[in-house]
Amino acid sequence: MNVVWFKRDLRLHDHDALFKAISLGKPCLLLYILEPSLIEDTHYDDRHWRFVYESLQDLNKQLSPYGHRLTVIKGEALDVLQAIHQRHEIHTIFSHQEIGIARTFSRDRKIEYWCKNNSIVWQQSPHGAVVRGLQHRLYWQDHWYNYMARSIPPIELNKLKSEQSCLHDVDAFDDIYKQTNPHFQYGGESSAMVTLEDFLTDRHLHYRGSISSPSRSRHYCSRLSPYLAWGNLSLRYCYQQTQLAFAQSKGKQHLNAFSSRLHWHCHFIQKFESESRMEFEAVNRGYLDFPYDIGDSAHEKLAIWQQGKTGYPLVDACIRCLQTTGYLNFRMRAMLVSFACHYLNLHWKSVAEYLAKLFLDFDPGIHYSQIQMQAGITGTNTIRIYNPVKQSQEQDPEGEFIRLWCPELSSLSNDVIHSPWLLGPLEKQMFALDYPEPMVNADCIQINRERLWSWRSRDKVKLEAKRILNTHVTPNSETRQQAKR
Ligand SMILES: Cc1cc2nc3c(=O)[nH]c(=O)nc-3n(C[C@H](O)[C@H](O)[C@H](O)COP(=O)(O)OP(=O)(O)OC[C@H]3O[C@@H](n4cnc5c(N)ncnc54)[C@H](O)[C@@H]3O)c2cc1C
Repeated sequence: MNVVWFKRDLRLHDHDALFKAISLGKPCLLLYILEPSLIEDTHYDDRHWRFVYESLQDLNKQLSPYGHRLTVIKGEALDVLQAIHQRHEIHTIFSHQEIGIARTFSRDRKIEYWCKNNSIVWQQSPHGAVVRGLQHRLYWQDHWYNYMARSIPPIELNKLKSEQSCLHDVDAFDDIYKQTNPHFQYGGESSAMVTLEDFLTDRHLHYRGSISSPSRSRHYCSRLSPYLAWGNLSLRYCYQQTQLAFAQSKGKQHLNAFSSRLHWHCHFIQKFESESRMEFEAVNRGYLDFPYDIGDSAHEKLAIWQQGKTGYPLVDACIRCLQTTGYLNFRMRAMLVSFACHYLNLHWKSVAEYLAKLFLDFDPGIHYSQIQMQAGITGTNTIRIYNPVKQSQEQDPEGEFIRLWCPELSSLSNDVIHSPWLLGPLEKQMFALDYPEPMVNADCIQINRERLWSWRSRDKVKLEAKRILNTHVTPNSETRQQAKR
C-alpha cells in the first residue's frame, strides 16, 4: 500500500502529497508520526503538541464522513515506517519536503537511504514556493508568483481508498496535550479557515495601524502564523484568497501590506533552506567569534530575561505574555531579541531556542533568519537596537499592555509606567512597588552598542555580507535580464 505521511502540512486542501496519492487510486494509509525525539527537542514545548493534537482531531472530523481516519503512531519515524513496511509492504510514501531543524533533516536523510535500500518510492512535494537546495535568487521571484497563481487541484476524498494499520496507537498523545488551553489559538484547518475569512472580510481594515502595537496587533493582525507554520493553511490558498478579497476591500493598502508579508514568509524560509547552518552559527561568518557573554553571569542574565524580571516593563510584559499565550507581534519580538543580544550581550542561539519554545508559530526557517537579523549579525541589514522605553512610550502609550501582564505596575500613572525607576523612594513606598530595578546600566549598553557597530566594519564581515547578498537577495532586473540572455 501507499502512505501519505503528514508532517507540518496538517490540512486537507492544497495538499499535493494527498492529491498525488488519491490520483494513483491505490489503497493508502494516512499517517501522522508523533516523534519522541522532537517532543524532547529544545525548540519544542507542550503548546506545540497540543496544537498538533487539535489539528489532527480536526482532520479526523473532516475525514470521517467519507469513512477515513488518520493513523497516529508514537515512535521514531524510521522505526514506525519500518514496522508498517513489515506488515503492509509500502510501495510509495507521499509527503511534503520539510524545511526544518537539523534533527528532522538528518531523520529524512536516513529515511531516504532506507527507502532506496528497500525499493520504496518517496515522493516529496515542495514546501510551497520554497526550492530545495537553491543557491541563488536569480529566478526565485518569478517562481514565487507563478507558483502562487497556479490553480489548486481539488482533493476528492470520495475517491480516496484509505487503509488502517494494525499498528494504530490509540493513545499516542498524552492527556496533557488533549486539554484545551483558552489562552492559545486553537489548532486545525477549520480554525485556520475561520481566522482567514474573518481577517479578509473585516479585521484587515485596521491592519497597518496596528502591526506594531502589542495590544492592537492581537486583534487586527491576521493571526495566521501558527496555521501557516503547522500547515493548517497553505500559503498559496491564503495568497489567492487575499487576491480575491482585494477587489471588494475598502482597505486595499492594508491588504497590500499583508500580501508583502506573505511574500516574506517564503523569502525567509528559502534563506534557511539555502543555508540551514544558521541554526547553529552566524550566517555571516565574520561574527563567529563575536564576544558574547558566557559562563555564570550569562546564565543569570538569561534566567532574569526569561522570567520577565528585567526591570524594563515592556520587555517583562512581552515575555510574560508569550509564556501565557504563545503570541507576540513582530515589533515586540524584535525588541525582545535586541534587548537580550544588544543590552545584555547574550548569545543569539540561547535566545533563539527559548523563543522557539514560546512561539506557537515556531517555524525554523522564519525564526532563525529573523533572530540573526534582529541580533544584528548578518552584516547586510541595518542594525536596530531597540530602546525598550521608547518602544513602550510609542507602542503602549497608555500602558494597557504593561498593566495586563505586569499587574504589580498597574497603579502607576502613564508618565512613569514605562520607566518606574524614576519614582523616588517615597513614591515607591506609597505604591508598595514590588518591581526590580533595571538589570543593565547605560554605560554597559553603550559599550555593547559600540562593539556591535565596530564589528560591522571588519573585512571578514564585509566580505561575507557580499556573499550573503549574492546568495539570498533577488538581483535587480538588469542582472536578471543579462542572466536570461
Ligand atoms: C525574532 C523573530 C522571530 C520570529 N519567528 C517567527 C516564527 O518562528 N514563525 C513565524 O511564523 N513568524 C516568526 N516571526 C515573524 C513575525 O513576527 C510573525 O510571523 C508575525 O508576528 C505573526 O503574526 P500574524 O500571523 O498576525 O502576522 P501578519 O502580520 O498578519 O502576517 C501574515 C503572515 O505573514 C508572515 N510574516 C509576517 N511577518 C513576517 C516576517 N517579518 N517575516 C517572515 N514572515 C512574516 C507570517 O507567516 C504571518 O503569519 C518572527 C519575527 C521575529 C522578529
